[in-house]
Amino acid sequence: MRGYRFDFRCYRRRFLRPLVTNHGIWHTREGIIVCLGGCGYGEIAPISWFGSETLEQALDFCRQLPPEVTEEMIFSIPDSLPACQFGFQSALGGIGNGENKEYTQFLTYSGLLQSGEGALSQWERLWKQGYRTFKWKIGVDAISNELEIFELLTRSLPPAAKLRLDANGGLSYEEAKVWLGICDDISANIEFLEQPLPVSQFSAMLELSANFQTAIALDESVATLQQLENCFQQGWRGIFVIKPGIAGSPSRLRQFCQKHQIDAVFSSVFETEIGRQAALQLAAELSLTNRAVGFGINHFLEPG
Ligand SMILES: O=C(O)CCC(=O)C1=CC=C[C@@H](O)[C@@H]1C(=O)O
Ligand SMILES: [Mg+2]
Repeated sequence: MRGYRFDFRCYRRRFLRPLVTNHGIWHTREGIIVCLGGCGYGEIAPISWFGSETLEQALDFCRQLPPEVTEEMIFSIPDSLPACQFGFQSALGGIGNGENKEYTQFLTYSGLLQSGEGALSQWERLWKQGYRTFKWKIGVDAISNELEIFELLTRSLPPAAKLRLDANGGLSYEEAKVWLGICDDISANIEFLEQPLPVSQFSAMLELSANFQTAIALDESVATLQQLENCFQQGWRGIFVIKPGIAGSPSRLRQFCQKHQIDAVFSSVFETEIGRQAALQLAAELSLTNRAVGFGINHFLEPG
């Protein structure tokens, strides 16, 4: 079995503006760049609060590897290390496939708006840059405040704009019904409400998806391949947000998406260009709809 010389290095990139979500405030993105055979690059960018391994666990895994790794070792990385599975398989895929698949030209991108009222002054700059889909974080402030801002935002967005709401599991069942009811009633194009409830409330989200017009997208609930398969088996046929960087093995992700023809929205883990290219390649290959991918150029991260 052929072995590849293996090197790795850590990186840290500060968010220009800390990312505020229901999970908390995220100041710095840390990750690992792996290199195989001196030419195949991949990225390990965990999000442990989404269910992937921690950065420390990924580093421990890298440190215990020998100087040469084989394909057999890469394809036997355990499911408890999904970001490592993605990083090493991407690096393997990067060896020898010199062709730069022209795939991203067919993708459209969603621009991430900061939570709170900052979104009101931010969306127009992104619109001028060509974004037509925007994602706004909710479940951060009191619902009354966020509904007020939502009213102003949906009245100022052009009719051609699509708006996604992402609660990161931060709403109560009652609040989720309020948001979905308002989204159903307004004329603005609300593409979906992402992860309204915590991962533990799958049945309630399944019920909400049957009772409202506005689509619901699962994100944290389907963060890893195991969770993705589990929610599909339990009957989810709504939208699946897929973060390739933490989902796990790209080859198994490809098999799942091709087998089940799911409605997928591909999303960033705020990775560097190395992880981004590998993730966008999967997005272009596996997207069945023309939903914008959540890989808008990061206004959050220092150039990396
Ligand atoms: O999906 C997007 O539009 C951009 C990426 C994004 O929103 C996220 C990336 C990583 C962690 C989360 O804070 C957040 C999300 O919940 O989707
Ligand atoms: Mg999300």
